[in-house]
Amino acid sequence: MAHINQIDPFDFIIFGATGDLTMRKLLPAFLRRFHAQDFQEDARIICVARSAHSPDQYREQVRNALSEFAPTAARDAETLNKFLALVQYVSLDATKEGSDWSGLEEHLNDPQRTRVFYLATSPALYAPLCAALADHSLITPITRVVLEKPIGVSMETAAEINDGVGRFFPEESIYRIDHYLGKEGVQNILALRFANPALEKLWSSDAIAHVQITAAETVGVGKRGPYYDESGALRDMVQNHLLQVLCMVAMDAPASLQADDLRNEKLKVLNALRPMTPDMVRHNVIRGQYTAGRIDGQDVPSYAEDLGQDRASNTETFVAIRTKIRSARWGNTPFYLRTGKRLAAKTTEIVLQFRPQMWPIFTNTPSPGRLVIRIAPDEGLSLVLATKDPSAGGFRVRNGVLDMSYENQFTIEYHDSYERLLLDAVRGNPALFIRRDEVEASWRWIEPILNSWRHALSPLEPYPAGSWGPASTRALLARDGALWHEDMLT
Ligand SMILES: NC(=O)C1=CN([C@@H]2O[C@H](COP(=O)(O)OP(=O)(O)OC[C@H]3O[C@@H](n4cnc5c(N)ncnc54)[C@H](OP(=O)(O)O)[C@@H]3O)[C@@H](O)[C@H]2O)C=CC1
Ligand SMILES: O=C1O[C@H](COP(=O)(O)O)[C@@H](O)[C@H](O)[C@H]1O
Repeated sequence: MAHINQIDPFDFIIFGATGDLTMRKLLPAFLRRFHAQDFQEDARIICVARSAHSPDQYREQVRNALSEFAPTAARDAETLNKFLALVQYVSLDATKEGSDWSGLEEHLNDPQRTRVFYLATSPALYAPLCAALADHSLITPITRVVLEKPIGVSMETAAEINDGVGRFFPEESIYRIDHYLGKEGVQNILALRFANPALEKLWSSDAIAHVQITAAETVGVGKRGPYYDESGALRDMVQNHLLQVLCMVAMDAPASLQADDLRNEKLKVLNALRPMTPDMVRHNVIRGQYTAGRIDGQDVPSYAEDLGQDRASNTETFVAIRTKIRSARWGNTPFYLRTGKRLAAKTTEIVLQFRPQMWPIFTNTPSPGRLVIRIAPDEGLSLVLATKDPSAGGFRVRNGVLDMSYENQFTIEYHDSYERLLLDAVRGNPALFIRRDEVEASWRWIEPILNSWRHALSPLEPYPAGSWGPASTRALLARDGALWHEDMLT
């Protein structure tokens, strides 16, 4: 019997095949989807990097990575072996003049098949790589290219990359990935808002006092220190993931779920973000860096120690931002964004804090209710509402929680957002990928913050690993009379 989600035969070519992303995310995601029978043995995954490996040596590395990062699917030996048979390896320096491309050309011998190039290399290579693909006549009219983040480190470099890739691919064939858009909980924001008209009626400054968007991690920089130290939390997480989540929360209803209808609405939000002046950066943006501390009962080193260097680094591992959206819907609601490494908990969530009652009639009033959208680790929704305290004596009101976890409600099939996004790229559905103007609008908003920091207008504040960031982070909300979620009483 045909599987409902199955897709046509395809050639998927990964540049950066020996890298962290390919081993930890891309190939495990493909194995899980193969295990779920979303595609067949006629697919080919052609992996390219400079390192000299035979295809069999490479497959052994992949086998080990899959056992670690997709253990359940990898335990099915028959499926694992069939999957590994789809994986080819080509050793090629794709940006060096005179490299021998014949190995890759031999694999790509059918221009009628769906062809997707996935660039999991340094972004500096994206444009030269696309030029090399064109030189070797490997771009067919139905070829797509997937670009990993970050697209540039500034507005200027983003435009350079977009121009460079755009010389060889039309915009509709360029898929800029943001794995947060592949998260179930992020996509559910669309359903929550636009399939629940009653809820959408509350979705504005009239009822919402503030919105918090948090992406907190307990991990440090791990092996990605050299990249991260150049990037920092603002470029690594805010410019892309957090702003995309903010767009999903704040946008107006798109005309349809078609890619450009969604992207047009997201773009309007990005363009409506209140531009940051240096003075506003000073008062509305906190930057921090972790010192040694304890997480889950374990001592963990400082950022400098994680980097393995003696000298101090000026890179932020934490950012918190207070901003506003210049629109009739949201003008009176602050949005707080925060992200950081080595924080107290791994959690990605959105909190919409309701406004208090205008005229309280109860002698005790609990804190105003809120809606919490949990994106990770356990996806779900919580609605905190005031209820009558049923215990005897007087009429008291206290908060109760309506809780819906996806795990109890549904059979979750997608374990990682890359599973969905890789297959969307193969199917040719760009709705969850970022358009050029969105990337550039995000950079336009981020750049004044970076410029301010460059002129040392904001201090880099230390925070102990295992905390919720620098102490001043609380004050950012306190001035609006607000609390971060972890500080709220039920
Ligand atoms: N790792 C992660 O969790 C995430 C990564 N990303 C992005 O994904 C991309 C890849 O990241 P990551 O895997 O961590 O990086 P790595 O440094 O681990 O891997 C880079 C890969 O590129 C290959 N490579 C470098 N130069 C060439 C070349 N000239 N021709 C062919 N292959 C080449 C390297 O292999 P070799 O040396 O053998 O050539 C290696 O396989 C980056 O843009 C990163 O920002 C985005 C989100 C998360
Ligand atoms: O893109 C990135 O995201 C991860 C966090 O992703 P999540 O899905 O675990 O929330 C982050 O660790 C990494 O630094 C960043 O590049």
